[in-house]
Amino acid sequence: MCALRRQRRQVNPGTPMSLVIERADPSQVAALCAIERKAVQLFRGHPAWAGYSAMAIPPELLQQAIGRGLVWVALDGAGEPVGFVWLDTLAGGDVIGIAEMDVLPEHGRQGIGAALLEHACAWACMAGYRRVDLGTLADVRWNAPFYAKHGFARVDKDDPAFAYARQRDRENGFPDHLRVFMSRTLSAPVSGEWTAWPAPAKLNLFLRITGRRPDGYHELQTVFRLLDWGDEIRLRVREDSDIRCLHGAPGVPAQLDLVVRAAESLRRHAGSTAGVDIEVDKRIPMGGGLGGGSSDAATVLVALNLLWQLDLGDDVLAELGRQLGADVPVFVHGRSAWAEGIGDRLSPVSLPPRHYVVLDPLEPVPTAGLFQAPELTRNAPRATISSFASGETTENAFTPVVRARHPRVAAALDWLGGFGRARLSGSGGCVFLELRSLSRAQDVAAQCPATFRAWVATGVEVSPLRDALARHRAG
Ligand SMILES: C[C@@](CO)(OP(=O)(O)O)[C@H](O)COP(=O)(O)OP(=O)(O)OC[C@H]1O[C@@H](n2ccc(N)nc2=O)[C@H](O)[C@@H]1O
Ligand SMILES: Nc1ncnc2c1ncn2[C@@H]1O[C@H](COP(=O)(O)OP(=O)(O)O)[C@@H](O)[C@H]1O
Repeated sequence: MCALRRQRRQVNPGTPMSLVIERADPSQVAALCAIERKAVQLFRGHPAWAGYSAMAIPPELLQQAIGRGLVWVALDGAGEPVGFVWLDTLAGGDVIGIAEMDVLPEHGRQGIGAALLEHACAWACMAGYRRVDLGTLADVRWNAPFYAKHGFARVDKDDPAFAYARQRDRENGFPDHLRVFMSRTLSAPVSGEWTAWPAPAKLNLFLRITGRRPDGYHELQTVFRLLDWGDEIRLRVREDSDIRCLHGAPGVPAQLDLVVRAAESLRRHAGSTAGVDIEVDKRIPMGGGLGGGSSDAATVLVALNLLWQLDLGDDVLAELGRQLGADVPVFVHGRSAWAEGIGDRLSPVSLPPRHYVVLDPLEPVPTAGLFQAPELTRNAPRATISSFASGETTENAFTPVVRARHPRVAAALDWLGGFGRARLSGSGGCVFLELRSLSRAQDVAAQCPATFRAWVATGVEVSPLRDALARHRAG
C-alpha cells in the first residue's frame, strides 16, 4: 500500500521533536553533505572507515538528484535538516536504488531513519517502481539489521544487477566481504491511491518561422530535445466524477490550469464520467520556453488514459493535446523530434548524448505576444534535417525580438555566451548551452551569478513519461 499522500507530512506528532519530511531544496546541499560527514564518524574503528571517510558526497551529484525530486529531508521542529534519503534511478526499469541515507548521530534512535525510508519507498511505489535496492554493511546495527526490520531481504550479490554497484564499492575501497545487497518489493498502487508521473521539460535546439496560417498560427520548424528533468504530476482516481486540482501551477486558477483542461478534454472525448484529484509540483519555470504547461497537460492525458482505462491511442491523445497547445503532441509521443507545421508534425530524431546548462533569467516571456511582434522574421527559408545535423542551423527566430524586449534575457544570453554558443529555448526566457561533458556543464552552472538560476539537465531520446507508463502498465 502507498502510505504517502502529500510530499510534506508530519511524522510522530506526539514525540518531543515534531518532525517534518519534505522534498529537499537545492539550497540545502551543503547542510546535507555536512550531515553525511557527521554520520560517517560512527564508522570509526570499523573496517569500512578508511573507504567511507575518504569518500564524501559530490555536492553537484546531490544537487542534480535534488533537482529531479529524488531527495527528501527530515526537518526538526526548528526547520533544521537532521537527516535525508537520496534515491537513484541508475538500475533502470522498475527498480530504484537508495543511494544514501543519513541521520545526524545526535538524532539517532528516534525513528527518523525509518520515517525517511518509508517516505522514499512510498514515493517509489507511487511512481510505479516495484523494487528498491541498496548496498550496506552486514555487521553494523543501523545498517543491514535496520533494513531487514523494514522489509529488505539480502540478495545474491553475484547477481549481475549488482555488478555496477560492486564495481563502485571496489573503486571506493569499501570492504566487499562485509558489504551486502538488499531488496524490498513494492506493491502497485491500487485504484484510489496516489500515483506520481514525470512531466519533462523540452529545449528547442533551433527554431525557424517559415510562414503564417490564415488562423494566425505560425508555420515553424524546430527540433524538440526532451530532458530528463521537469515537473511532477500526482493523480488519484476519485469515486465520484469531480476533477479537482488540489495543488496546481502557482497563480493559475484551477479551471484554467492545463492539467484540468487536459483531464476535462480527455473525459469529454471518451464520454467518461470518471473523476480525479490532481497535484502539480512545478519545477519548470513558467513562461520559460521549456514547455512546462504543455508537458503537464500531456502527462495528464497519457496517465489518465491508463488510470481511467480508456485505451485511446497516442495519436488520439496527441490530437486532444494539440487543441490545448501546439507543444503538447511532442510530449504525448515522448520522443525528441524534428517538428514542422505548428510544431505538431513530428519525426523522431536520434540526437547525440548531450548535457545542457539551462539558465533561467527569472523573467517570464509571454509566447503569444512574441508571435505577434511585427519585427519577427516570419518568412525564413526552410531548413533541412541535414543542415541541422551538420551544426549549421542553430538560430532561434525569437532571439533578436526577445533580446530587444527583455534585457534580463539578453544579459543571460551574454553571460552564458561567455562559455560557448548560448541559445534561447522556444520563445524564452530560458537560455541554454549544449555540452558533451557533464562535469563541464556542472562547472558552468556552479558559476551562475545570483541574479539568475542555473541547473544541469541531460537530453533523452525517450521521455521519462514513457518509462513511467511502462512501469505503471506492468504494475
Ligand atoms: C514557441 C514554442 C516553440 O516550441 O514554445 P514555447 O516558447 O511556448 O515553450 C511553441 O511553438 C509554442 O507552443 P505552445 O506554448 O504550446 O503554444 P500555444 O499555447 O498553442 O499558443 C500560444 C500562442 O502562440 C501563438 N502560436 C503558437 C504556436 C505557433 N506555431 N504559432 C503561433 O502563432 C498563438 O498565437 C497562441 O496564441
Ligand atoms: N500547469 C501549468 N503549468 C504552467 N503554465 C500553465 C499551466 N497551466 C496553465 N498555464 C499557463 O500557461 C502559461 C505558459 O506556460 P509554460 O508552458 O510554462 O511556458 P512556455 O509556453 O513558455 O513554455 C503560463 O504562464 C500559465 O499562465
